[in-house]
Amino acid sequence: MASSGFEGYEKRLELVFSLPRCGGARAQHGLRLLPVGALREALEAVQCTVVSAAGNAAFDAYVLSESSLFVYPSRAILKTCGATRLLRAVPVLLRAAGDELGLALRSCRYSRGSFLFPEAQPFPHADFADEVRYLDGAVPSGLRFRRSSVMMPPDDCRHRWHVYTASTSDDDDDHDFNGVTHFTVEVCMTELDRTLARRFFLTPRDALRTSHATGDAMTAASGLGGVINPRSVVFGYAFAPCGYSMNALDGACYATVHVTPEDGHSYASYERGGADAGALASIGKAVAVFRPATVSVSVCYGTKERTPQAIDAAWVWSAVADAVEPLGLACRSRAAEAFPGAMTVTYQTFTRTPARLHST
Ligand SMILES: C[S@+](CC[C@H](N)C(=O)[O-])C[C@H]1O[C@@H](n2cnc3c(N)ncnc32)[C@H](O)[C@@H]1O
Repeated sequence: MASSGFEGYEKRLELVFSLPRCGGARAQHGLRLLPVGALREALEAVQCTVVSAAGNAAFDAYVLSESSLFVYPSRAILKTCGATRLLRAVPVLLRAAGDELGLALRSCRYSRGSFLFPEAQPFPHADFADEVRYLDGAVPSGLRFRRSSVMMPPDDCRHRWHVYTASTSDDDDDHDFNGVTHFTVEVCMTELDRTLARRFFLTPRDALRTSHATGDAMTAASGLGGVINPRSVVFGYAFAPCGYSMNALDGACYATVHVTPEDGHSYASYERGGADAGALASIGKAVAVFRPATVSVSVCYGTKERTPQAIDAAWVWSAVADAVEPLGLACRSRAAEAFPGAMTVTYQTFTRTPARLHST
């Protein structure tokens, strides 16, 4: 942990592999057949550990000591916070997927916000240019469609969104979500309401419960249970003396929430993946749980549909603003960019409006 405080802002990596077309177990289960030892080796390189594991018919979900890992047949999503070395997992996972399963990488996406404590980040994470160089060297040369970008609000260097993508093609070819347009929503919140953040500290009576039971109690008491789809299966975990992580599984969709409640560097994140456009409305419910002073929202979606009804960035911006602004937050900036793999990334920042500032 940094002497200055815990870095809540996560680094997020998504690797997508081509599945064999010939059928069989490898085509059906793909990365889910990776030996436990291979995942352990990848997490050791990152410097985090598994604290709980679950799975359903579509994917496996792990709560980590620093955030979460999701493994679909063709897709691995690894999200880690603190001073973890996330990108060190890339060569380990590529080697294991190739050697153990014969799977080749089809696309890579890396994203993160601006760290609260950049000086505490290990190489290559202290500098986005180093991260891009590291990724360029780690992904196979066949991923020749590459792009990196820092999406930045004007006059605000604290809330930048860093995105790197590399892909074998410019098309979106999706196995895990049946080719349907799906959204990945990432919400980063800072300066949480102090009273609400206190719900994520252990109390004396938690000494009698497991970290999982306390995590589940925090899910219920905080209102987070109402943010996710009620049919989801939810796994909460409470850290000592404070901190919370949760994964929720709902068919092929996941939701994940992580909370760093310490005053002075409080942070919470809400992410929903594999979801339809309805996921955008849930952003407001997540923000209401924490009442943060600043919120940034990134939405990544495929642009496969070329119909007149196809989703465009203006529609996403508006849906996100409709979810967040009624909570007393005003949109300060917005951006959208297209990336290889036929996806669009939108990014918006919001800050608490002065009226709200005085009322809390
Ligand atoms: C892992 S959790 C969630 C991190 C997440 N990225 C977030 O949104 O804040 C981090 C919180 O748990 C606390 N914590 C306590 N023990 C920890 C441990 N062994 N590893 C990581 N975090 C721990 C940290 O101080 C922090 O409040």
